[in-house]
Amino acid sequence: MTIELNNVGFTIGKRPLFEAITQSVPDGAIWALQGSSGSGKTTLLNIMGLLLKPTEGEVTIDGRPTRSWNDRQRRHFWHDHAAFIYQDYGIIPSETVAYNITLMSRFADCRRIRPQASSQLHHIAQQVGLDGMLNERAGVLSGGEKQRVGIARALWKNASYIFADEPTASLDASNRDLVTELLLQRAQSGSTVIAASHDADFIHHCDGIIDVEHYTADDQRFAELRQAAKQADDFFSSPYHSSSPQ
Ligand SMILES: Nc1ncnc2c1ncn2[C@@H]1O[C@H](COP(=O)(O)OP(=O)(O)OP(=O)(O)O)[C@@H](O)[C@H]1O
Repeated sequence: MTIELNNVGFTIGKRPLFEAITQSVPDGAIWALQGSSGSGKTTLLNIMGLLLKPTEGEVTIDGRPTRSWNDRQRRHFWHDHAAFIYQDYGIIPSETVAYNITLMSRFADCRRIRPQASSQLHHIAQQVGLDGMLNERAGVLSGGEKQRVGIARALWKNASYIFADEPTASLDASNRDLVTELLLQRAQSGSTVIAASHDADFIHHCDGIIDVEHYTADDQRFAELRQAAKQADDFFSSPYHSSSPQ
């Protein structure tokens, strides 16, 4: 399933955040939304996941324009086709890890999971290194463990689209590699993965990038970014930096 952005822009009050983004993310691809903090990655991710309507332009899902979709159509998309990985993990602290992982599933009662689903749950928990923690209360986990609960929940759902906000942000190097690999595998098996990220290693593995700063609509912001880029250039071309160590 392809997701397309046609001239998408977003304005907050009178402040344009970004404008005129036209991109197509093909089936089974993994794409990164990159840009500095505050550039609009999460906003664009939410627009692509139909959680937020763009103020300009159109998001097309599998050839179908979504601007005029009603709540029922959007709910159908979220329920049947999408999984979300949230920057703040989106867990219920008072519930177990198992409950949190299976929360968004089709099972009406997540506390009584069918046997085949139970083995799938153990498999996914094992993949993210949480197998021994399924009965722990999610609220007591570390930040990185909570993040892996969020990843496991998205994997459990087996969705056509995975929308991930900074999926590797709270992880150490080995877990970053693990989560990157799991998301790559999901893309290889046909899911379209879109992730807002600052993680250069993760971005390096992606099939495509939308650099949100490239579409920033604010002149003041352009000036700040140009100034930062010039300072970085000056630093790296300075005689001290380019001279060999004595
Ligand atoms: N509903 C809103 N009302 C007002 N301002 C908003 C709203 N949503 C986003 N913003 C502002 O838009 C800007 C972009 O926010 P966003 O969270 O998309 O950035 P980001 O690139 O994901 O940042 P980070 O990397 O720090 O998570 C921020 O300045 C934020 O305060």
